[in-house]
Amino acid sequence: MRAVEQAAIASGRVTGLELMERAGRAVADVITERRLGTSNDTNPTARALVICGPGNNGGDGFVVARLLHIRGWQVDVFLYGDPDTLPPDAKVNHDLWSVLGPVHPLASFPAFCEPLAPLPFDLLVDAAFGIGLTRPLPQEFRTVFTHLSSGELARSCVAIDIPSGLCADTGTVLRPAADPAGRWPAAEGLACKADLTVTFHTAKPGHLTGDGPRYCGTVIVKDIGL
Ligand SMILES: NC(=O)C1=CN([C@@H]2O[C@H](COP(=O)(O)OP(=O)(O)OC[C@H]3O[C@@H](n4cnc5c(N)ncnc54)[C@H](O)[C@@H]3O)[C@@H](O)[C@H]2O)[C@@H](O)CC1
Ligand SMILES: [K+]
Repeated sequence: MRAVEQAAIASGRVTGLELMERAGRAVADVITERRLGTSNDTNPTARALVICGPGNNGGDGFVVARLLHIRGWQVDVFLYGDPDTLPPDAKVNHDLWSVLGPVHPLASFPAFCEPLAPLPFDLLVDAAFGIGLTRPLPQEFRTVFTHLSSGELARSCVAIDIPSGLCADTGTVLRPAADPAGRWPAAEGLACKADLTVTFHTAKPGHLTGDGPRYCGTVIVKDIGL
């Protein structure tokens, strides 16, 4: 996937930023098409919680946040990592989002959620990690994904590219050294359990094998012109 992306960029046909915009728009379009935010009389404005990671998957998340905001959603964005160390394309989209709303540090998530009623969000957008995940999720994400899997945070969850915590090559959940035998229950939030995964260009092995099907939910492959 990286080789395909790099070749398209190297050919001058497309920039990384354009690919990111297309990826984010593809996710936002699926959310709109499937009406994943049930805004009705009791819930006039659909609410989305976007969790961004330190790489370009996070960059996709900032694009989705901006597009949902423009489409009338109320969007709360959290970031794990320092904005200044985001890759360039992700930083551009971080800055574009920042004109529309705050970027909360992920560490502040528990305090942010404390006073909220149960099920405060229609949708959680998982933009933590994509194909760049190299080790088990840090605790901050496990807190969010444990809340999510207990059904008290959001009506549904869309994962960008691959549910975070899952290895895109093998479909296995990356487990901390403390749990080599994989005894910890899924509810430990070791990976995001999504209802829908929107991936780009082609499905990855991790969507189809191992824990993949259980964590991905419905997998939608979107063309981003690669
Ligand atoms: N031009 C491109 O390369 C495009 C990339 N796209 C998106 O970019 C993603 C790949 O982006 P990246 O290569 O930046 O990878 P990721 O965004 O998956 O994350 C990689 C970053 O997370 C860090 N990291 C990995 N595992 C970690 C862990 N357990 N705890 C803490 N930090 C960890 C890495 O050091 C790296 O900084 C794809 O999945 C896709 O969503 C799309 O926007 C399409 C265009
Ligand atoms: K993800």
